[in-house]
Amino acid sequence: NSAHHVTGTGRGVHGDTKTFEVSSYQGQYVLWDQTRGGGIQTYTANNGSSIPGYLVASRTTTFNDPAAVDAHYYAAKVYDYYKNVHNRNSYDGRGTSLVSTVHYGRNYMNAFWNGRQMVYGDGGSQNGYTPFSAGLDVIAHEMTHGVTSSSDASQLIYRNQSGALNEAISDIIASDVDSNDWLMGEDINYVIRDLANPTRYNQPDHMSKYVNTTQDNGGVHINSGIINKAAYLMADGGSHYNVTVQGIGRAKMAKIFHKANLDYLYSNSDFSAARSACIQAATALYGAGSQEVQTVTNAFAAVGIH
Ligand SMILES: Cc1cc(C(=O)NCC(F)(F)F)no1
Ligand SMILES: [Zn+2]
Repeated sequence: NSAHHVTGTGRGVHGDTKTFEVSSYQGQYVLWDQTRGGGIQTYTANNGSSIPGYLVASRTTTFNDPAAVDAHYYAAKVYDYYKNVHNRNSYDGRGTSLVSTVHYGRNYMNAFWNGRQMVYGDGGSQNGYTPFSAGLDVIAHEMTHGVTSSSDASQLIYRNQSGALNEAISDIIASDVDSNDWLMGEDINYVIRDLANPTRYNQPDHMSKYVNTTQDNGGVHINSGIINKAAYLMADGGSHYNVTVQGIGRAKMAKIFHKANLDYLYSNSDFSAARSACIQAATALYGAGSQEVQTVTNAFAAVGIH
């Protein structure tokens, strides 16, 4: 009812004024958007580590916590992306409420999906103390972990090749949501990956450079570069290791990866299974023998996956 559709406002981390949906609650206003699915709720951990923490509240409809403003605003944007582009209601497709917690820990230089919700640190000296919720690509990356983990088709065990695939899918969908570059982290002063040029941030861009390591769950944030490069080539095209790919655009590339994630990948899928899944998804979406199927095949070949 009308008491629920209250418009809140506040400045984000970069000083930009944003408006978003809030609710009146116990004589205050809270960051609870009741207009999207089962709701979007934004909490603060007050720099502790217990989550979700406290629902962010204000005595007026103006909110003075920039990290919370961005987390709440970008969660709505990513909700709308999944609903409008992929016809998916929240991360699980069943409208389960989207929960975020900001100000997690002290000088915490990361963000994560804990299996139920998104969590953001405030950043640290390496990124000018920029809270991680200031990046649309970060929110999209984390929510997509929720999509992957809730998909009965994939889950994608978080280690080795299935884990790198899990990571790549989060970066790939994030690049479609935050679609004016191929970088991860540019809005939090902390560019950590480049899907167009993975080697710029010490990631491999071909199977011949796959990194076998025990670090980072078998290099899930390292070897994701190989799949990220394939996705970039599918979208924008190009020649890579003497293989030429005809681009089909970012939107179609994202449709293929999302459908592969939901319908054709399984918990222990490796990179070769990702190639098959994307070919099957492209075939279902665009037809056998389509340019899209050819592009998918060539993009994986270009990064050494056959
Ligand atoms: C190394 C390493 C990279 C990440 C990472 O990707 N975090 C998610 C992001 F959205 F903040 F980027 N975590 O550890
Ligand atoms: Zn991740």
